[in-house]
Amino acid sequence: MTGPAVVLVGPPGSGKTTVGALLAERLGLGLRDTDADVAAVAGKPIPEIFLEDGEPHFRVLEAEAVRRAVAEHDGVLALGGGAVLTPATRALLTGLPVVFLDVALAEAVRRVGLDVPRPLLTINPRQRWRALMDERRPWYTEVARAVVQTAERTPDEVATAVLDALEHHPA
Ligand SMILES: Nc1ncnc2c1ncn2[C@@H]1O[C@H](COP(=O)(O)OP(=O)(O)O)[C@@H](O)[C@H]1O
Ligand SMILES: O=C(O)C1=C[C@@H](OP(=O)(O)O)[C@@H](O)[C@H](O)C1
Ligand SMILES: [Mg+2]
Repeated sequence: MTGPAVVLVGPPGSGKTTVGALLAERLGLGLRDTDADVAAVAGKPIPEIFLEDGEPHFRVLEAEAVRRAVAEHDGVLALGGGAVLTPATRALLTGLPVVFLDVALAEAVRRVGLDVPRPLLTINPRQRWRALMDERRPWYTEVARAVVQTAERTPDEVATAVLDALEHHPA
């Protein structure tokens, strides 16, 4: 058990899930996405978890999904955008090949709309987006070994940049 080959963090719309799938294909490894794991454990989609059980419950399930994935998965790991809010998760990521996929607010909104992560953004979505990005940026930066800009890059180009970044920032 060597741990994940790549861990992707970053805001919603940065392309973690999309680029994670491309990286997994290129590397011939499996993809694990903690959002999918949480939905499977809860037996319902993420927006329903937020609405019926609340965000704190979602974060508990998410932290457990990250813990299991880091312990079990040797492939590519895409985290949910808010996973870095949990201190135990940040501690777990220490020393792992974590890459922060960066995206500007306007571009994230273009990609995913104003309503994502849907359960978190209901009132004044633009302001919520800004607050969410500002609050999390220090955590993304802290846990990451490298930062990759995703602006004006296709997901395939981002995947190449992730591999280049890890080559230049070995453990
Ligand atoms: N580099 C990119 N350029 C343009 N669109 C992108 C890029 N990366 C992802 N997308 C699109 O943005 C949306 C969100 O991507 P996703 O991989 O789900 O992001 P995340 O998992 O970080 O929230 C999808 O519609 C995806 O096709
Ligand atoms: O940023 C967040 O708090 C969230 C991001 C989502 O994942 P993506 O970043 O993959 O969209 C998902 O975990 C949930 O809706 C909450
Ligand atoms: Mg995702």
